[in-house]
Amino acid sequence: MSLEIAPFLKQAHPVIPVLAVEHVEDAVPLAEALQAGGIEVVEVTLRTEQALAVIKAMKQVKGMVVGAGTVVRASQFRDLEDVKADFVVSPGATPQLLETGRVSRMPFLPAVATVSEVLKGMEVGYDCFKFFPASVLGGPAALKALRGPLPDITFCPTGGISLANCGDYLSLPNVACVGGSWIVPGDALKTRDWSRIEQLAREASSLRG
Ligand SMILES: O=C[C@H](O)COP(=O)(O)O
Ligand SMILES: CC(=O)C(=O)O
Repeated sequence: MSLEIAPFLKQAHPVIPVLAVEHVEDAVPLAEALQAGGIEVVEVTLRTEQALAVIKAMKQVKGMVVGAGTVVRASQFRDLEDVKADFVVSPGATPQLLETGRVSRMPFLPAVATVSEVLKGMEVGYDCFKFFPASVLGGPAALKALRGPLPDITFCPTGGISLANCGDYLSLPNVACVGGSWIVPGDALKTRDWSRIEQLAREASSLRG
């Protein structure tokens, strides 16, 4: 159960906004703007003080699937269970995170940057990984190369992805979804420009394959 991440990530749209939300009062209008633009899965990074409260608030918006990102310690899983996060994402994969994710009720997406890291995750039972930071690691060409030795593994590339290059990733058979911050730019969130965020979400939605 805890390893079945792909159905959650694909539930509404293969483009997942990666969010850093400072103010809990922005959670609901932000989720509603994304939903109006056609996106119903988000990754709320634990990079802000309010992140847990933001997850809890966004989960009140009917239809939203709300995951947590930037999970770097196994102990953070407990807080995420309390706020009923729908899934958990890490920018890396330590043995402790892999094991905690394996037994958690929340689907877990660990991140890899090398073949050896994929193999270590496979040993624990994982077959879906974040590929981070994707553009620095070689982008779509690197993912194409990984498919040779690892044909049954799927990836969620994140890092350096934009509307312009998103399609290059999503067209690959071993890419389940992509993550990115471009859909919710920091300045749009700061000025509460919900219509711009809705428009950016709509553009990303149009990429549905
Ligand atoms: O740490 C970065 C996030 O994972 C998203 O990356 P991005 O800002 O390049 O889209
Ligand atoms: C890199 C990323 O998406 C994370 O911080 O979880």
